[in-house]
Amino acid sequence: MKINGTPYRSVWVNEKDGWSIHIFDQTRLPFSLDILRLTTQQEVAQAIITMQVRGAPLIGAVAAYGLALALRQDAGDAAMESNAAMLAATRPTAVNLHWAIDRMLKALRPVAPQERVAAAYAEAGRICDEDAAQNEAIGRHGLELIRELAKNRPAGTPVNLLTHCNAGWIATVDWGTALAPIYMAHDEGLNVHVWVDETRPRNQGAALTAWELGSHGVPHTVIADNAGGHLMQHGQVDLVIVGTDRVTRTGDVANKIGTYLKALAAQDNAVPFWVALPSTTIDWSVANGVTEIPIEERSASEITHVAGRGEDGVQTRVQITPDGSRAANPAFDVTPARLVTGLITERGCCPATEAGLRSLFPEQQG
Ligand SMILES: CSC[C@@H](O)[C@@H](O)C(=O)COP(=O)(O)O
Repeated sequence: MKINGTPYRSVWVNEKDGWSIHIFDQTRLPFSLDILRLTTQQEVAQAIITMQVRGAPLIGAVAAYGLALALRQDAGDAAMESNAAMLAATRPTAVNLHWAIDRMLKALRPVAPQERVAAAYAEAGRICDEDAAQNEAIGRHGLELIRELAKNRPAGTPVNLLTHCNAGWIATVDWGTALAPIYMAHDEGLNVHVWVDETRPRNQGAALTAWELGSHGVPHTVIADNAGGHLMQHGQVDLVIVGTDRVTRTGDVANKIGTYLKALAAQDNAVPFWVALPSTTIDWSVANGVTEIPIEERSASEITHVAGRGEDGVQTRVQITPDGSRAANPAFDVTPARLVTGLITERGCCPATEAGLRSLFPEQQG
């Protein structure tokens, strides 16, 4: 994606700067576009834990580079395995992280230690290229859905889309998942407007999705998380489209907390609810998302405090709850497949069912 006309990916390597890894510090957006230089696997792990880098596909790609950085220190078998385990443990819900680390280990175990660093950078680079290509393909398939809706809109009225959290290019290596079709629709001149859930507690929608859409010129309106049901009741949402952190082989969808409530409201109002994902987000080993997907419990301080920019222009955090009130912070929920209209993958769209997914990915045995 372009920032002020310059194309960027969300992660890149600087060979001339010690093969360091570069990302945008997402905790500084939308107020400041800061590039973060990562030189060790500990720095990568810390960036993932603090959500300076976030979004299921991007976490996987950056963790892959984290393993490459670890191998620069020690390319032996024992160190490789323990650093891989350390990186895989940084966040529990998004399956792309585990997928990427597994893929790296499968590629690197047969390689002699002295050749592992080069092999690791090459494999991580392939993971990035594939993620960008998959998301672009998701964009093309999802675009068809928006084109269909646009055909039936009265002239001059936009197709109204609603999204939750941030599943744009900054959450992936490029393009995004849920936002890729929206970018393509806008780019080909379709009249689209996006309702952006603010996405408490971390406000990925208000901070990141709104920033992405605004930078790309896509008309959008930020709403409180609780507004979506009301808008659907009043015919102001034509399509809900979200990303996901893990999809079971049966089509259950883990995504940012609050997604399930949007799906319930969509069902009640006959609004189509679509989920966009690269195949790296499918967990073929899991059948029941509600009981089997681990849900990350994050710090209570993300609930008791909100981050923002003060009137003095300085980024700050303010407390919004009384001293002593307890807070709980489950970061994801699971939307059962029965509430999902369909899945948009790099190989096309399918129903959120095991048969649907297997029809697109017949090579999967799990
Ligand atoms: C494209 S990832 C799926 C998103 O909708 C969302 O759940 C996400 O970005 C992950 O959450 P985060 O906790 O911000 O890393």
